[in-house]
Amino acid sequence: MPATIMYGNVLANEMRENIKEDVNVLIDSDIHPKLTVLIIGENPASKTYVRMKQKACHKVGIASQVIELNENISEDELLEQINKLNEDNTVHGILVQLPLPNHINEKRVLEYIDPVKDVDGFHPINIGRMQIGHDSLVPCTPLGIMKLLEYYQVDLSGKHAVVVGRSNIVGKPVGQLLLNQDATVTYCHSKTEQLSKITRQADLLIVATGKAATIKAQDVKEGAVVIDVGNTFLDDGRVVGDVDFEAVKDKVQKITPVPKGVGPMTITMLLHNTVKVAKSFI
Ligand SMILES: Nc1nc(=O)c2c([nH]1)NC[C@@H]1CN(c3ccc(C(=O)N[C@@H](CCC(=O)O)C(=O)O)cc3)C=[N+]21
Repeated sequence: MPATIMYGNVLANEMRENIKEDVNVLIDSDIHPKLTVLIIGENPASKTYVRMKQKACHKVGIASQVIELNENISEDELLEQINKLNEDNTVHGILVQLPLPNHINEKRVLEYIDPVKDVDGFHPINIGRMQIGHDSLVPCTPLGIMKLLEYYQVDLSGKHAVVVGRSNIVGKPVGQLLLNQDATVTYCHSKTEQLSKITRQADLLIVATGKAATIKAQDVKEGAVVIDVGNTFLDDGRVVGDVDFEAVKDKVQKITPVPKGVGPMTITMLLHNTVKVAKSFI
């Protein structure tokens, strides 16, 4: 049986239709959902992602504002910008595009965003709520992965999910969400010994290392489900994931492609979170 390719853009388009309807209902009650993105410096990948977010907002009728700040902005000036947005009742979602320049303390910035408007779900309050299974704003990539797994009817209960990568924005929270759905979760990372031995035990393998070709055919179990979170831009303009897709796809049951896999779901969950905040303003 050839593998099912889990196209994120298919589900993303479907969900964006529903989000659009929700936006229209909000607009009828005089609430126009608005996302403000702060981008600091000149990282080309960041600029591409922010443009994609803006376009996605526009398509569903969410107002989007991008504030471009100079690379050399001080941390205090950035916090002052965030403070203004925290207090602005017309702004529902605040997103500070990562990575930040080295002189800025990322933890301090992320904790400064009002947790109610934290559409990235990176504030410790939201992370804590998610961990104990309370309603919260959930980080977009992990939430998008969970929606994809549900849509493609991947069983989680009692299954061995192996997460490769332990970032605060993907690896850690996705493992937490999988645990909340009764998966047995193993975290692997750059210091893990005998990585392949562990990944080969995975019923569900989530790869979020940011390194192309981390996972090859010999690293996966026959019939596994593989989610590739990678998004590396190559010099020739192509985007590739962390998994050697061509080799792995012949061995697995289901796999996400890159592009058109997890990426479009991430952006859709950003729209979803922005609307969720706007609804709470009613
Ligand atoms: N505060 C913050 N929140 C983020 O959510 C955030 C961030 N910072 N910094 C960077 C990462 C990366 N990220 C992606 C979003 C969409 C695609 C995506 O849609 N990619 C396309 C391919 C790229 C293309 O078509 O150019 C795809 O997979 O089909 C990828 C990566 C969000 N991030």
